[in-house]
Amino acid sequence: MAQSKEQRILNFVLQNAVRGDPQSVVDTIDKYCSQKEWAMNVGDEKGLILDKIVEETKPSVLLELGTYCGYSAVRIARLLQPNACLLTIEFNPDYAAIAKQMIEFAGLQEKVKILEGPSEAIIPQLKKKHEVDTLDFVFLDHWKERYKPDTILLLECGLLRKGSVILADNVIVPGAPEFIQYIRNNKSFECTNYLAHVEYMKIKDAMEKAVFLG
Ligand SMILES: O=C(NC/C=C/[C@H]1O[C@@H](n2cnc3c(NCCO)ncnc32)[C@H](O)[C@@H]1O)c1cc(-c2ccc(F)cc2)cc(O)c1O
Ligand SMILES: [Mg+2]
Repeated sequence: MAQSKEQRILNFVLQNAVRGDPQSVVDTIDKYCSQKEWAMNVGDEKGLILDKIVEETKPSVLLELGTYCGYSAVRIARLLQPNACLLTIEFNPDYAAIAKQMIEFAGLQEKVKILEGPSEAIIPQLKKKHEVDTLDFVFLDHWKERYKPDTILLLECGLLRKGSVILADNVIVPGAPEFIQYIRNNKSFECTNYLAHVEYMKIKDAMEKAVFLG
């Protein structure tokens, strides 16, 4: 059976990165995807914005929607305190399997838990089944038309508290217009836009940070 692009990215990491070194995993994926095959990782430029916001938030309980190959899960988890935990939801089993290997190779399996399934089914289970109280940080990077409904679902499930940070990728390309319209007109959120470019490209993109005011 022909290999998938995602399998090729994982193999390149297994053969070229340093086991247990998350930075080398991040750098190796960026090298492969900028030189050989483009892939929808948040990438190095937007990744630095993600790093800065994670570091200033100092989160203990984090949620990511859209694991894909695990690039941003490794990128985020490499910055977390010892007892912090990133839950990342992915509904494509092939991608989840690749991300699991990527995260284990980086040595971050103690800090990252991949939850396999659709976000709309898993989010309502986070409190009871996954012992979450509230989320300190949420990274949105799955289907762009799901950003708004899943944010509303997080609110409905009581998963946000005063100061919870939501960071959304791709609010220019591919774009998430319904989410942007909703979040910027909702007085319970304080929004900030971070201009950048689509990963590994010269096309303009941006990330949006929304802090829940309670
Ligand atoms: O489309 C983009 N991302 C989508 C990510 C999807 C991942 O998330 C998973 N996923 C989706 N919905 C759900 C779900 N729940 C919702 C459905 O039930 N629950 C769980 N997992 C879900 C998928 O299985 C994938 O693993 C993108 C495009 C460009 C781009 C830029 C320029 C171009 F020219 C082309 C493309 C750049 C980017 O940074 C991008 O993130
Ligand atoms: Mg993205």
